Amino acid sequence: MKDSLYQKLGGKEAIAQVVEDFYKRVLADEAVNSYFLHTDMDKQRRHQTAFISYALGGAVYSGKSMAEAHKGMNLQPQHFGAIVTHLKASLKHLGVGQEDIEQVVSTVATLQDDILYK
Ligand code: HEM
Repeated sequence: MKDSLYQKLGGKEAIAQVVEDFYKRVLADEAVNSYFLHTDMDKQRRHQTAFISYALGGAVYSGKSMAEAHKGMNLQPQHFGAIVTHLKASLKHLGVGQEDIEQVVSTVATLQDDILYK
């Protein structure tokens, strides 16, 4: 079986770096940062770690379903798009190759229906 990108990029250490970078981008973006205004930091970190680990195919996620986690937010395609853009930028910034980035994006795209309009 093909190694996950998670392993390829260096596991936990790499995740921590991507999370840090992604977090800064999301909170600096007025298109999405208001969603996180009332989010506590632990939750914030969990969100990002789960998000990145999932995106990199490294972790089995056993928390709330995506529909449940985003219930009541009525997220729109532009919010999802913004998040994906930041994820791509963080991966690129940390030296991940274009092909691998595309793989991550297609993985994340499969979650869209579970997350939008809830
Ligand atoms: C593939 C895309 C996404 C994944 C995998 C994902 C993952 C998650 C997870 C695992 C949680 C639950 C955290 C917890 O309760 O412990 C969560 C909550 C949340 N997500 Fe996402 N998310 C995605 C997209 C988005 C988008 C597009 C937005 C908004 C721009 C967003 C905003 C939030 C917010 C505000 C919470 C709740 C935080 C709180 O309870 O205060 N997420 N997400």
